[in-house]
Amino acid sequence: MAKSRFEYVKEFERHDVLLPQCYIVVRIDGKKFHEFSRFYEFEKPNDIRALKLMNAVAKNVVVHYKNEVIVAYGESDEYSFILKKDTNLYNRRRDKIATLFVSLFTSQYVALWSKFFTDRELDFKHLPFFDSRCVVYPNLATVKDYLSWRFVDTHINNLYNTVFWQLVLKCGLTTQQAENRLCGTLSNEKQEILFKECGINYNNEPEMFKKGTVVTRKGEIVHIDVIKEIDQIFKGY
Ligand SMILES: Nc1nc2c(ncn2[C@@H]2O[C@H](COP(=O)(O)OP(=O)(O)OP(=O)(O)O)[C@@H](O)[C@H]2O)c(=O)[nH]1
Ligand SMILES: [Mg+2]
Repeated sequence: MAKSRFEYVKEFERHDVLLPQCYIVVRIDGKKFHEFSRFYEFEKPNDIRALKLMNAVAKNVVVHYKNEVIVAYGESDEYSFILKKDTNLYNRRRDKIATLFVSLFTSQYVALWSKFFTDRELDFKHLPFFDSRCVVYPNLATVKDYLSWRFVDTHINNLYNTVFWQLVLKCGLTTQQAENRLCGTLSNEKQEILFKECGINYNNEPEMFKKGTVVTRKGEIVHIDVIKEIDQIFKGY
């Protein structure tokens, strides 16, 4: 095909290629899910339908990229997909990887919505959308620490949110009072408040809430202690 005189503008395009031989993490995160969850009246602090929807979507993404993905991990409105260090997916182009993962995730989220939210249709003025980034990690130790970081974050957030919302919804505290009550408390103190003041043993909370969700490269959805299993998760990589 003949080139037009405008063709030169293509020279302005730049393609960031992710470093070779590094693990690639694609992390997607729901945009303004604070508002989104309020609009669709998600249960606080954990909505099982919303979490299961995220997991089903992530599973489909993992299955689609099964030759590239080692494992995926998710909590709340985010999911991380960890890719093999020697993947040549889209010639390791950052923009291709980040945008294709997030657009597949978003379209799956919309497509599967009605399976999980059976009595609430998506409103076209309140559609879900996600951001996405690629981060490269130079060795296995760092990528294991990445996954451990997200796991610990799940625990910290979930413990706080569980006690906070129990104090508000069950004990009748205002959100400000609950915030003050928890200010400066350590993890075991929060568990004690939850037990003594709300009658709830944190250990009995659902595993999905406490541990987040791992999607294996075979597409299995499990809720495991990521820190204990970290070597097993990356065995062979
Ligand atoms: N009630 C409820 N809210 C949830 C649930 N999962 C996620 N959320 C909401 O989603 C938010 C996710 O946190 P962020 O990603 O930091 O907040 P965000 O509003 O999405 O902000 P940006 O990501 O910066 O756009 C939480 O703070 C909650 O408000 C859920 O299961 N139940
Ligand atoms: Mg978000």
